[in-house]
Order: sequence, then structure tokens, then C-alpha cells
Amino acid sequence: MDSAQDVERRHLLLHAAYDAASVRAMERPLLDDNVPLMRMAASATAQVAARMLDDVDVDLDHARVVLLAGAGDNGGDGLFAAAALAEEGAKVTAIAVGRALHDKGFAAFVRAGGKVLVLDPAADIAGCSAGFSAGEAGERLQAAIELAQRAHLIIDAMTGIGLVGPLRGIPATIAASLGMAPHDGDPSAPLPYRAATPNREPSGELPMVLAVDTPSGVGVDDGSLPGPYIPADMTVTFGAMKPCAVLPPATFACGRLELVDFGFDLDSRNPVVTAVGGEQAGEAIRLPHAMDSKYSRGVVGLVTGSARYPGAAVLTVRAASRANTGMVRYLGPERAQNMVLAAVPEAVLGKGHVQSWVVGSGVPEAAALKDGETDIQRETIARLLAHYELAVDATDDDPAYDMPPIVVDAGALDLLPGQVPPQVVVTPHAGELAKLVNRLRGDAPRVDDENADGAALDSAVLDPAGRDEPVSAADVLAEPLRYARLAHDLTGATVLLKGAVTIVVGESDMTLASGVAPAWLGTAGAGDVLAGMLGALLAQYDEDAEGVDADEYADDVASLAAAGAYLHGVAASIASESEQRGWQEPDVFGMTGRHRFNAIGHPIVASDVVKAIPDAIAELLA
Ligand SMILES: NC(=O)C1=CN([C@@H]2O[C@H](COP(=O)(O)OP(=O)(O)OC[C@H]3O[C@@H](n4cnc5c(N)ncnc54)[C@H](O)[C@@H]3O)[C@@H](O)[C@H]2O)[C@@H](O)CC1
Ligand SMILES: [K+]
Repeated sequence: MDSAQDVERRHLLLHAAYDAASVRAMERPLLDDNVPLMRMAASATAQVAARMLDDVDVDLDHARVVLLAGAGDNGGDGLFAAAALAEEGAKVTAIAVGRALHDKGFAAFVRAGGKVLVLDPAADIAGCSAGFSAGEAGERLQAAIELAQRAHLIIDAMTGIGLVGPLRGIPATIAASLGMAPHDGDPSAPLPYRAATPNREPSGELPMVLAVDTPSGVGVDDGSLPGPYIPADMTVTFGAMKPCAVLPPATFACGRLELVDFGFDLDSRNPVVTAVGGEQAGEAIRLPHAMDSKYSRGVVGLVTGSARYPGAAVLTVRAASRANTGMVRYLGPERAQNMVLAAVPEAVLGKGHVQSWVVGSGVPEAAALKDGETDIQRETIARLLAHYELAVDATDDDPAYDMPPIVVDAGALDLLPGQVPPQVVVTPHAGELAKLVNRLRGDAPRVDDENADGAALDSAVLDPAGRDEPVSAADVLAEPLRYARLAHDLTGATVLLKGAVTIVVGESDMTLASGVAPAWLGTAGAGDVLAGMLGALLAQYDEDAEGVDADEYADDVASLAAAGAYLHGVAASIASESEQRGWQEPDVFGMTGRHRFNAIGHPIVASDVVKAIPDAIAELLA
């Protein structure tokens, strides 16, 4: 039997991601003990490379492999791995993209019969001629790119955790030619436009790419894509996951993840981001007690849907009522009330005591109302949210802290007060988060922001006070962690930023992520269902439980929000019968692989997700 410590460590290994500084700190004691980490890394890389070639029926004897080798230890890993492949008969060429190569790795590679192509005229690499002309440098670069394009496998060992900023120089040129690069005027590198396959199955196109530790060029610590990078079919990563393995958009450039466990003391450092696991999400579900009543199991109040969008009322109420609540109360216009009652006769109309609120789904934002038009739901929500506004000099006994948790979705986001307590959970997608941030900073909208009708706003007025430029949806998609943190800093709210990998930022530094949902979930009403489910999970929570202090309460709200996203994703997987996910935990090198299903599944509507909620809960509790 595994001890509790083993189970906890395994959870961290498969879910937690640590920044470069933490990885170096965790390596240190092992290096001091002369544990041959680089040899272990290289051996794993070579074995994964051989497996990839085998998967596409290429014998090592006939394999053409190109190693892109940087000057640092990442290049060292690559050279030792390439040496091992060359010894097995593969035809391997190392392309030196920097001015040096890892000495011992290079020596091993040459001994194994590998060939080297040096690109930088200023390089100083033993036995390799340098000082060639600019013209020859250009020809060598071209030859290197063609060689790589004709290879069966590219091993990308240009940079790992030592990357600083976007790739520059020759590595940048190589990455732009072989991989992806920003377009003119667009600060963020685009993502490869590929269909979402189960298990991040490689496309099967040659050359395949194996990234060593991290795909070169990605933002290791924040998951951004600051410049050119090479998307990988597989990333073999060492010691612990780095944030780029979990956080979007970089995680989508990693392909399948394989982790080499060095036995790091993972408890010794705080992860930057932790992916929610099933067990953790299951803890958010309160089991009914023998003495329970509908009230003690949790009552959710919903101010959702509107005369314009009554369907959202139905979806949120159905989702909340299926996600383990004692009762739901609905407040809304008559048409929506009638629809709610027809769909959920169990719902209670009108005000009353609740343990959580859900507001804003299917409620028009202010910008969508015509001049002078009012919306009854917005008025109710505004009155409710006023109770959550913290006084400027709020103390611990500010009454806002005593309000029940509230999910602020969609059309209510523009009603959110400036400073709120952490039991306020905002659930924007990228475009909504951009608007929220701009409003709270007093910025004007930028051209690429869209109004409610999908038409571009043309008033690109920049802030004369010289503040940062207004944020666009594209900015948020390019750096979701940064902007989710900014939204939290501006509001105090727990921020759940929706996406293929959903990010939750709460009071503590730790960020949570959930990528369990299949891409089929990107469908109208899915956000309404999530809001209802979040309300239900928050209503089950007992903040008066013994020993829960304010910090813990804030952390628990963040965990519940992430668990809600996870449960939503599991329900979508069940509904769509899909094994595809936005993010998948890594395989651990040397452990027998999990049984992999490969069901791509089928399309769904949001109502299908609602129906699957009870099964999803049962799955998490099993
Ligand atoms: N420290 C250790 O004990 C271990 C480290 N390992 C490997 O070592 C890597 C870290 O090695 P290093 O610290 O040498 O760093 P890297 O090899 O990741 O990166 C340093 C190299 O990248 C270049 N570089 C940095 N920023 C650049 C930019 N913006 N544009 C172009 N080039 C840039 C530098 O000039 C240098 O040549 C890990 O990712 C991992 O692959 C593994 O061997 C396992 C053990
Ligand atoms: K790399």
C-alpha cells in the first residue's frame, strides 16, 4: 500500500507545475549528491524518441533525426540523447544554434558518429570550422532548415528553463521557419490550428517534434508564447512540470507530456499552478447526511435569464438543481419564471434565504441595452451586488464579508463593484475579462473588442494618462494567467477565466487550472450551465465549519470554483462520450502507461451537459 505521503507526492507530480527557480532549487540537493540528472534526462529522451519513431514504423536504422542543440544544458540533454540514438543506428545531425555546445554531450555525440552543422559564424566549438562568411551562414541556415524538414524526427533542445524572454537570433529564425511565429503587428505567437484529438494524439505528419524539457521559445513560467516557438508532438520534461506544461496557450504547444521523475522534494516549493484532479474535485461535493433537510443541503438563489434570453434561466436553474442542492430559488421576469417552472417544477420562485447566489447569465450587459431601456434583472443584481462592495478602508468585520458566496457571470460583470470579498466568483471568458479590466482601470475599449452584437467598436481612444493600453480579448488569450491575476488584483474577487483550460485565481498565490473538458463543450449555454453548477457547489460549502479562517475560506472558494469547472468538464465528457481533453496529466516515464481510450465522441448541446451532471458527480465520488 502506498503511504499517504506517496499519494500526495504523486498528486503533486502529476498536477503541480513549478517555475524555473523552484526547479533549480529542487535539483540542487540531487546535483550535490552527484545524481547524474543529465544522463537520466538524456536516456529518457532517447527512449521516448525511439518510441515515437517506432509508432510511425520507422526503424532506428533508417531514421533521420535532427537535433536542434542550444548552448546550455538543454542542448546537453539533447546531445547525450542524440548520441544514444546514433549508437542505435539512427542518422543524426546536430544543428548547433548557439555559439557553443555542451562539452561532454558534444564529445559523446561525436564519438557515436553524429554529424554537426554549426550555424553561428562566431561559434567556438572544438573541431568545427567557424568564421565563415555571412553568405555561407545564410546557406547553412537554409540547409539546416531543409534537413530538419526532411527528418523523421526533430529533437528540440535549443532552450529549456534557461530561456530569457522571447527567442532571439538564430534560434528565433529556426523556430520561425520550423514552427510558429507572431504575425506582423501581433504581439502574440499564434497557435497551430489543429483539430482536438484524444490524448493529444500527434497528427502523424512528419517531421515529428520531440521537445526536450519545454518547447523552445514558450514562456516557461507563465505559459505565454512571447515569440517564435516550435510546437511539439511530445514534450519530455524533467523533475517536475513547468507552468508552460499546464497553462494556456503554451500547454497546447507541448503535445503529449511525459515526465521523468527525479524524486524531487515537491513539497519544498510552492507550485505556480496546480491542475485539479478528480479526487480533489470530489471533495467539493458534500455528501448528504442522515439528518439533512433541503435547507441544510444548500439553497441556491438565481437571478439569471431575462426577457431577452429566457433560456439561460432554464439552463442555470436546471444545472444548479442537478448539482447536489437542496433547493433552488429563481428570481426573474414572468416569461422566464414560467419556462423555469415548466423545466424544473421543483424550483421555488421569489426571494428567501439562500446559501449562494448566481447572477448575470443570460442578462444583457449595459452596452446591449438601447438608450433608456432598463432591465429588471440588472436592477435586482445591482441591488444585491451593492451588499458585496467593500468599504475603501474595509476592516475584517466589513458586512460584505458576511454575504453568501456569489457567482457573477456574463451580463452582471459590468455591475461588479470595485472591491469585493473573495467569495465573489467572477466567471468571464477572455473578451469579458478584457472588458472588466478595462472598465475598472477606466480604459476605453480597443478596436478589436466587440460589443454585444459582435460588431467591432470603433472608438479606440487611448488613455491620455499614459496608462497601459486597453486590454483586448486577444491579449487575454495570449496571457491568461497575467490577466486573471490582474482582474483579481483589481476586484478582490476569485477569478475563473473560462477556456479550454480554465484558470482560477484566488487570494493566495496559487493558481488552479482545469482542462478536463472536451472541445465539444464550446457551445451556446455551456457557460450558463457552469454558473449554475458553481452556485450549487458554493451553496454546499459550510464556511462556519470549525477552524475555517478567512484565508482558508478564500482558498476553499477558489478550490470549489476549480472543482466546479472540473465537474462541468467531466459532465461534458460523459455527455459527448469523448476522451479528448484540453489538458491531460503527464505520463510518468518508465511507468506502464495508462490504458488510453481514443473516443473522439460527438457534438452536444448545453442541455446534454446538464443531464450528465448526476453521473459526473457519481464518477467523482466513486
Ligand atoms: N540543472 C540541472 O541539473 C539539469 C538541467 N537539465 C536541463 O538543463 C536545462 C537548463 O539548462 P540551462 O540552465 O543551461 O539553460 P537552457 O539550456 O535552457 O538555456 C540556456 C541557453 O539558451 C540561450 N538563451 C537564453 N535565452 C535566449 C533567448 N531569448 N534567445 C535565444 N537563446 C537564448 C542561452 O544563450 C543558453 O545558450 C533544463 O531545461 C534541462 O533541459 C537536465 O539536464 C536535468 C538536470
Ligand atoms: K527545448
